[in-house]
Amino acid sequence: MADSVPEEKFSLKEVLITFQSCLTDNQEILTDSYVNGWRGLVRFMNSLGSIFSFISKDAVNKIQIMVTHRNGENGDKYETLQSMVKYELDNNLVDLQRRAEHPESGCRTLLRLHRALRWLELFLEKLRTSTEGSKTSVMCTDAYNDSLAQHHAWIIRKAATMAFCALPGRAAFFHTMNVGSTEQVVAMLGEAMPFISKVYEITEELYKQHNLLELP
Ligand SMILES: CCCCCCCC/C=C\CCCCCCCC(=O)N[C@@H](COP(=O)(O)O)[C@H](O)/C=C/CCCCCCCCCCCCC
Repeated sequence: MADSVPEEKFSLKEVLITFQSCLTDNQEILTDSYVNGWRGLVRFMNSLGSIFSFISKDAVNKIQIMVTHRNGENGDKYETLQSMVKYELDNNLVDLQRRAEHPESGCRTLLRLHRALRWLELFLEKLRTSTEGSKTSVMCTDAYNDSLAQHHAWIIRKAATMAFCALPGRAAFFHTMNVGSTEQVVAMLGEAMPFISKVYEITEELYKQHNLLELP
């Protein structure tokens, strides 16, 4: 019998813990780790079905923009989110009033992912504190309405909330996360959440300081 290589199991724990490795000792956020965190989340979302592919495509597109900046000739300026903001602002590489010359700046692209991170934070907290009868679709919709929805056009909101209805129930969702029992999922979420919240808070503060929270 031929030796078979065991297929690597996808674990959401590893993905969520990636956000831990984003933070440097002086509280800067490493772009590569941040982007890798999103890559893993998109992989997880893809496993939930093709109804999420329009969301996945947008996320992949934004991840790719960040990777292109990082791999470009000024890639070192994109090592952390802080150095990226400084570099792009110092060199007038950000469209501040309307999308014009720099429609794919790192700053505006990151802002979209940053807003989505708030959705993730709210959704994970709802999952963590949920009970057996809680519906993932309701938790996801509530988290969306309290975060990303206010930045989306009506048609996107409609499509997103319709897609959320296709989410598996709580038990099946926890199973897909591949973390273990419900207790282990809850413990893992409790462990990962502070890092996600920290990354969100630091980015929010960075954007607030530079008046970048409404970039077109
Ligand atoms: C333990 C649970 C883990 C949950 C894991 C969830 C995995 C989620 C993975 C990825 C989330 C997708 C992030 C989407 C980024 C959206 C960025 C955005 O706002 N883009 C809009 C604006 O962009 P510009 O036009 O200004 O360039 C764009 O219009 C959006 C288009 C697509 C629709 C976005 C809907 C976002 C819903 C986010 C919830 C995902 C739900 C996944 C279900 C688990």
